[in-house]
Amino acid sequence: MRRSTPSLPIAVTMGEPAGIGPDLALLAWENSKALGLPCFYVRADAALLTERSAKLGLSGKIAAVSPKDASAVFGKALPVVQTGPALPDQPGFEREDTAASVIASIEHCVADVDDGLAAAVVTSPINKAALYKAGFDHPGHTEFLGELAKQHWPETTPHPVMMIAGPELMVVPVTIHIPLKDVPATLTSDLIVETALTAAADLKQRFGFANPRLALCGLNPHAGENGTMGTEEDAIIRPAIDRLIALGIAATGPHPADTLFHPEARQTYDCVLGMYHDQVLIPAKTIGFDDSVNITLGLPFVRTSPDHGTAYGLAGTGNIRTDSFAAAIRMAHALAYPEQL
Ligand SMILES: NC(=O)C1=CN([C@@H]2O[C@H](COP(=O)(O)OP(=O)(O)OC[C@H]3O[C@@H](n4cnc5c(N)ncnc54)[C@H](O)[C@@H]3O)[C@@H](O)[C@H]2O)C=CC1
Ligand SMILES: NCC(=O)COP(=O)(O)O
Repeated sequence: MRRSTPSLPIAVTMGEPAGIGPDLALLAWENSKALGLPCFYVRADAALLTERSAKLGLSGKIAAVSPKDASAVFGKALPVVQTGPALPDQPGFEREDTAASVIASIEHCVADVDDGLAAAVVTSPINKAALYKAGFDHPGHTEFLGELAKQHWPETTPHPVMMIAGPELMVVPVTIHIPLKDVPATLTSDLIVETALTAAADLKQRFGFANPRLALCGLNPHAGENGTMGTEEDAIIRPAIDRLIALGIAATGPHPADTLFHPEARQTYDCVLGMYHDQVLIPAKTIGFDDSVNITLGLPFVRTSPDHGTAYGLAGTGNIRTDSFAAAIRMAHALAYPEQL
């Protein structure tokens, strides 16, 4: 008889403590059975979570544990692995002095995966501007996790790529958190090819697409209108697509982005590569804000996150949706344990 090894828990990061991260963890644990969630633990401050739980009127227990004890307590209490000092619970109030704990939580969760204590990392939303002010020199989790991956798995060559995946649409931005004015100078054929190859490889290996169809957006209106509205399509994007096709990738484009997201167009591809953040995150969040998941492709470990941010105004109110966070936890487990599907 084949014995199945018990699953490791999912490590959830603290995220911005004044945002809805604590609420998400508490509410998701409270409803874990209905949401179909596997075991997870949060690396955060247990006292803050206890205070937030009271604000939300929840009666569930919180247990301070080590990662290896999380599975044993998950049925009775939300497992919290104390990370960083005690923090006052001030929902909605941005603070810079919590940045070190926010960063430490991400670092420790990745280390937990490397140490065989956790199956995957789910990140709670961070306030990027607050972390930058405190000296964080990565645009976001995506790039930071790429750096951590190099440290923990030096034999690998991580190329972190952001994908927002929902039931109806999957998108990848080629450039991510940079000012719009810097996009044309940042876009290169090499960057597009590298991003598309990473996306195609993970869509095959992790998501089961035999030969994923990638639709690449143009940068300019009407994909440049034959060079009359911009030249990046002919100079940069089309040569990248030609290289991808020569490598056997089912790549098409450059497509005018404005007509790429209506229902009929969505049947013609598996994933859209956009040239800048909002080009593809606006359609992805408009179509699937509640159930889309942010996944970092190109890493030697699994990382997912909800598709939304800190939602400061809703922290401590209980008036939030946990769908995307729950989907992130379920997807992290499914990607870490594909054989259990
Ligand atoms: N993965 C991450 O760490 C992400 C972090 N952020 C950060 O979040 C901060 C706020 O960014 P915003 O652009 O305002 O985006 P946001 O996603 O926090 O909020 C946008 C709107 O959606 C609502 N909302 C967000 N999550 C919700 C939920 N679970 N249930 C109900 N309503 C929800 C908010 O109340 C707001 O009206 C920024 O500092 C940004 O850097 C933003 C996106 C992802
Ligand atoms: N707009 C998406 C976002 O901000 C998430 O970025 P990351 O922190 O996952 O790199």
